[in-house]
Amino acid sequence: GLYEFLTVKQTMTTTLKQALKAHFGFDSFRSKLQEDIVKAVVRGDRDVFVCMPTGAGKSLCYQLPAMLAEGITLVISPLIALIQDQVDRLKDLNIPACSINSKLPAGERRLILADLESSSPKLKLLYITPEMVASPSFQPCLTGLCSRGLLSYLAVDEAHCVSQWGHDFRPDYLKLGDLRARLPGVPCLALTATAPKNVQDDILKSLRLQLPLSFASPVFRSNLHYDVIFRELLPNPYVHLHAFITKALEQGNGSNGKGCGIVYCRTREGCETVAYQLTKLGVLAKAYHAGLKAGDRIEVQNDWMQGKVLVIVATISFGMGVDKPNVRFVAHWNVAKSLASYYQESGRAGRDGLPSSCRTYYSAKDKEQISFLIRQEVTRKQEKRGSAQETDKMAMKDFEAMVSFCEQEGCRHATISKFFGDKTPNCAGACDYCSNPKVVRAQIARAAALSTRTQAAQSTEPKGPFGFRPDLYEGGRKGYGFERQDKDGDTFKRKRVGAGQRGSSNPFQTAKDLLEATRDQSGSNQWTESGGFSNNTSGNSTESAAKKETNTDKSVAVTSSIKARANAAASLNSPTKGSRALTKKQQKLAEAAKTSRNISHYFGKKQTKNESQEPETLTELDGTLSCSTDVNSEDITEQQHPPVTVELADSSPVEIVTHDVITTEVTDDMRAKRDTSPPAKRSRPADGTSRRVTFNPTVQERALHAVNEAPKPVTLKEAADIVVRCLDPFYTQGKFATKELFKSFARYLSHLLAEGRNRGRGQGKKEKIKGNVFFWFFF
Ligand SMILES: Nc1ncnc2c1ncn2[C@@H]1O[C@H](COP(=O)(O)OP(=O)(O)OP(=O)(O)O)[C@@H](O)[C@H]1O
Repeated sequence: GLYEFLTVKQTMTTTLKQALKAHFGFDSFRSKLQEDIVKAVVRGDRDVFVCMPTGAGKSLCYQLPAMLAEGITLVISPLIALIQDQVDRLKDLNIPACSINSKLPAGERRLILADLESSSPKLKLLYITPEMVASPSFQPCLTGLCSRGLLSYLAVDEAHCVSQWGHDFRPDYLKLGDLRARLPGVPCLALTATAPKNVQDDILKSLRLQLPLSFASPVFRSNLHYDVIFRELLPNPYVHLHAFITKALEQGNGSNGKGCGIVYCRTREGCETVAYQLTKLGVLAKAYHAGLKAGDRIEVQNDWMQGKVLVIVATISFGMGVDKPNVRFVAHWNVAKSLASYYQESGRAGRDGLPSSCRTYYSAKDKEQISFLIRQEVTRKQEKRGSAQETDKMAMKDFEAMVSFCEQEGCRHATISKFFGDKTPNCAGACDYCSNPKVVRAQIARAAALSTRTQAAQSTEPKGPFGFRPDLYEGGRKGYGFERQDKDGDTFKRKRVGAGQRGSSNPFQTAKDLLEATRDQSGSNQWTESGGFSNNTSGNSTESAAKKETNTDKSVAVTSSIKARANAAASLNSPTKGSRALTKKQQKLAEAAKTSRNISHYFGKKQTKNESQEPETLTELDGTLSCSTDVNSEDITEQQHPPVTVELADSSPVEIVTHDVITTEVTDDMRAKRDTSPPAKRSRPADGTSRRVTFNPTVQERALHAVNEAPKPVTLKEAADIVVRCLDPFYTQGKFATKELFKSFARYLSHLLAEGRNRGRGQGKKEKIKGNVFFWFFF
């Protein structure tokens, strides 16, 4: 019996190795684990769960068994782009694989279906999205295959998408549990690279795996060197990035030809700027993002794949399914939205097992923005479903894990391993902390010092060690026009959602929060001559607000009027308050609020009538570019750009100067950042009817300089925050809702700044004159 058993085992091993060579050209399995998994799948008596690091060779675990089985292996994968890569690779190997998806021409679809309906189909692997597999049109085919016993395996790739605890949850993955239950005799295989323990449990449960055999190997990849650089401490971040790239590319010389790399940025503008800067510094880099035409995107990707361009500067829409062995570095110019995504994105480096570098350029500003977006997204989800869920906290927790990865003094590999529930690995100098802890410590200390200085200059409110004020955008507003997934058969459409759009009940939470003190106000609101909001119909609260303004010092008056304005914003958008008494103008304002967007859209980014106002899209979902999570939306801009031009509806030329750099300290870095962007494309309407408002950071810096010497300055950072909180609803699509509104806004802003100017009186004639010129622009 033992002899027979050993013989069968030996025969199986030999058969597998022969098949491995014959079909895939590999002499051996990549690891013992890979071999064991393949054997378990081939046996077919149990379902199999695989959790292996990025690049470990998971695909082969179902592809090889698929080749040895009689029927067809159905592979569920989340993205058409990912599917396309896999199918192309298999076709290159002469393996009969294909995909049915919404993009498929009708003729090809018919041919595939005909093959699937034949008595002995030629096809071995059929790739399909979760949406398509659930679609009614696919059911007859599925039932047919099943009843004829032609389904050999069901493989679920990127299985973490099934878990709401995971970083890439896809609701349609949840339906796969039903699918699995409908195919009781078909062995199921679930694969992922990024699943901490709770996500693993969720996968097994949600996919209803039957007595699954679990194969999980540690996430640690010893060939990847991780480090974190605080971008705000760098005199010239682009020069720093360039030096990193040059060194990282040298690392790969001689192996697998020339190495290459990826720089991830959160925004389109970020991609363009970084690519431009790197090219200027001597490394040919190309931007890749959803703002490019499809053809250009393909060209950039091909150039990079073929080694014609060594550096691709991309949003995270790039990379899924890209299996390039010699990626020598992955740099994150903006911090990733979660540690799990970071592991996956950075894991695109060193797939050939050779030393490679993974670096994050960390910044307090990014941290603040992403945190804000996560909260906003959570609020949106909660409002949509009408209740909070335990999993809502996950996104923030995952991001916090990413933040502590960056901010902590400790081994980076250990942090990743801990996050995924693994034991502490033997890093052996494969991260900045383990190779030189002093440098990491010193960097943290410098960041803390910079943050303290900035805090002292900006605000009296307590902040985190890196200048993050978690309360600032707490609760978040929605309505910034982010894109959402929108299922339509098996495709996802770009869809805008905005404040006050149908189904949106409470668009301006933050403004409301601000107004707790004056919550009892009701009725319509409008701007008063003194620059504040007043309430027309219920005078009491307005009166008391006005009294407050006159009875207290000016800074209190400013706060009070901010609150009043915020209240107005809230009540304008409240479905219950004030809606009956809306004047025409207010209706217009409320309408404007419905599509209002992030302040940075008009303060940090040029907008013209000709330019698409669609926010960046991030992930290719079933072939249609869409955004899987708002957090990475390119809606928030880099703010590294020259003065921004927005269009107003009026014709007289007006120039407004304001600050686009949120700091009171003019650092070397800031100086270096000027003139860093690629030449801005400007477009003007041909009829010349619009006027321009230019936000000029240089003038602002000078104006602020005088202000900041005062004991309690009103900085433009504060002014910007106020605008974020209160005025956003009244500004949409590059325009103020009404001319009056613009004037009031200008008056109010000048009032705020005059506050600071008065305090800075006696600073010197020159500064004062500049200040006066600045204020003159407003009127
Ligand atoms: N036995 C093997 N010998 C040599 N190379 C292999 C072997 N098995 C797989 N590979 C190669 O390893 C690379 C990574 O494989 P694969 O794309 O399946 O990784 P993965 O684990 O799915 O990674 P990710 O989670 O990042 O998608 C591929 O180029 C693949 O051809």
